[in-house]
Amino acid sequence: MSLGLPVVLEGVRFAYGETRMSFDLAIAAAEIVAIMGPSGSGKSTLLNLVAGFETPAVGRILIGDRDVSTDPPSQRPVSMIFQENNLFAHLDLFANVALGRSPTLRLSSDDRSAVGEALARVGLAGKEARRPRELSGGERQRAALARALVRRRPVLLMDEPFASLGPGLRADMAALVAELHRETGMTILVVTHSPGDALALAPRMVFVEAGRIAADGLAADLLGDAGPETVRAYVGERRRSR
Ligand SMILES: Nc1ncnc2c1ncn2[C@@H]1O[C@H](COP(=O)(O)OP(=O)(O)OP(=O)(O)O)[C@@H](O)[C@H]1O
Repeated sequence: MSLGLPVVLEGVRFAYGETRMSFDLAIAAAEIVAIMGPSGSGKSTLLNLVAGFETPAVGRILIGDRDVSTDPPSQRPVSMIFQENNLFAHLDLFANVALGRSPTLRLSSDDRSAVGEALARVGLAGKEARRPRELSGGERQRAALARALVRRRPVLLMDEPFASLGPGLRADMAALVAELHRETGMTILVVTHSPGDALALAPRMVFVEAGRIAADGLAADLLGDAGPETVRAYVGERRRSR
């Protein structure tokens, strides 16, 4: 099954005041790409432009063959998962996932079975009645994944989805995302600060620096000893700061 659509940023320019960004990027249908780069370099802005939370001043964003540059987020074929706060505190797990299916929670029996299947797929069967506060951080991120699965949108954007998890859980989540990618064929962009996550998730890595794409290639190459100086400096800095 291949759900994914290509994502293209063509001559996109965007600024927050004096902070200028400029992105040219082509991602193939059903590709998974890790996005890395220093804090404040523009990684979240890149995802927000694709999701429609920000609009380019210049340039175009295409998803499939459609120019979505000025479409509101709800009209784009995209789901987004954030570092945290993906769930509504007052709703139980089942309802939180079901929102991906129906914003009014009027659910058909097909909707209910899709929610049940997605919960089982991410390892949360049996926890349907729990509120988010009764789930662990890793379980909450699995719930956010389940909601993205039932939405069946062709493009999944993940903004540091593992950042609040410990090392064991991060590895489990990265493996789950890689498996779901293989199963669904969604096009997935994942922002991460961890070279380990990037290598586990995606053959391809895009390195964002000072509002532009400074390197784009195989994660193993870019993160290796012969990788670009800018990536090596960033990875070295991260190691020293921990
Ligand atoms: N809503 C905003 N208003 C003004 N400036 C912003 C806004 N959001 C981000 N910025 C600025 O734009 C730049 C890029 O921010 P962005 O959040 O995209 O970086 P990032 O690479 O995702 O950083 P981090 O790794 O710290 O999350 C930064 O200089 C940031 O201060």
